[in-house]
Amino acid sequence: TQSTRPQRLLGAVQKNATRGHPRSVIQAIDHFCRNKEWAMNVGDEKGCILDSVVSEVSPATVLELGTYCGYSTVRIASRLPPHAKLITLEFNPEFAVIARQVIAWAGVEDKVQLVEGASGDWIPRMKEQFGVKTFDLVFLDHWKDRYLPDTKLMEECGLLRKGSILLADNVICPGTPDYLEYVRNSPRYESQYFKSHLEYTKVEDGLEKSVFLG
Ligand SMILES: Cn1cnc(CNC(=O)c2cc(-c3ccc(F)cc3)cc(O)c2O)c1
Ligand SMILES: [Mg+2]
Repeated sequence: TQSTRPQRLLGAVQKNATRGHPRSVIQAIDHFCRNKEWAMNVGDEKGCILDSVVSEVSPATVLELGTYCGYSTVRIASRLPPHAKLITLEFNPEFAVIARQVIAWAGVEDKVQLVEGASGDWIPRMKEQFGVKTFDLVFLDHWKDRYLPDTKLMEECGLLRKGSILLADNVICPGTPDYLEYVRNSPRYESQYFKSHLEYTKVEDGLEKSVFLG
């Protein structure tokens, strides 16, 4: 039977990366996506911007919306301070199966809780289910039409505190126009655009960093 692209990406990690070395896992995925098959990881260029935001925020609690194969999960988890926790939500069970193995290969599974299901269902249950009070950092990288409703839901559920950072991928390509309009015009956010490129291409894309002002 035919393998899927996520399965082939995992194969490249297991073949070319060293267990327990997150950087080698990231390099193996980037090499695979640049030279073999494009895949929708945040990638190395936008990944460096993600790294700098994670290092600057040094978050104790992180929420990632959209795990896919776990590339950004590994990037973030490998830069978290000790005892910090990353909860990552993935709707697609096939992606989740691959991501768990990529996360384990990188050796960051102790910092990561991968939850399968819809963000709209899980966000209201974060506090009771995972003992989370608020998130210091949220990385939005799931369905682009869910960025805005899920952001409003996080506000309503009290999951954001003064100073919480939202970092959103793909605000240009594929684009999240309603989300951008909201965070750039709402008095409750201070937003900044980091111009970059769509992973592994020359197409413009970027990350939007928005600070929740409370
Ligand atoms: C099915 N699915 C499960 N999760 C998701 C959420 N992610 C995306 O949709 C996504 C899409 C693209 C992209 C795709 C085609 C294209 F031509 C240009 C860009 C890039 C990304 O970085 C993304 O995060 C989709
Ligand atoms: Mg993306």
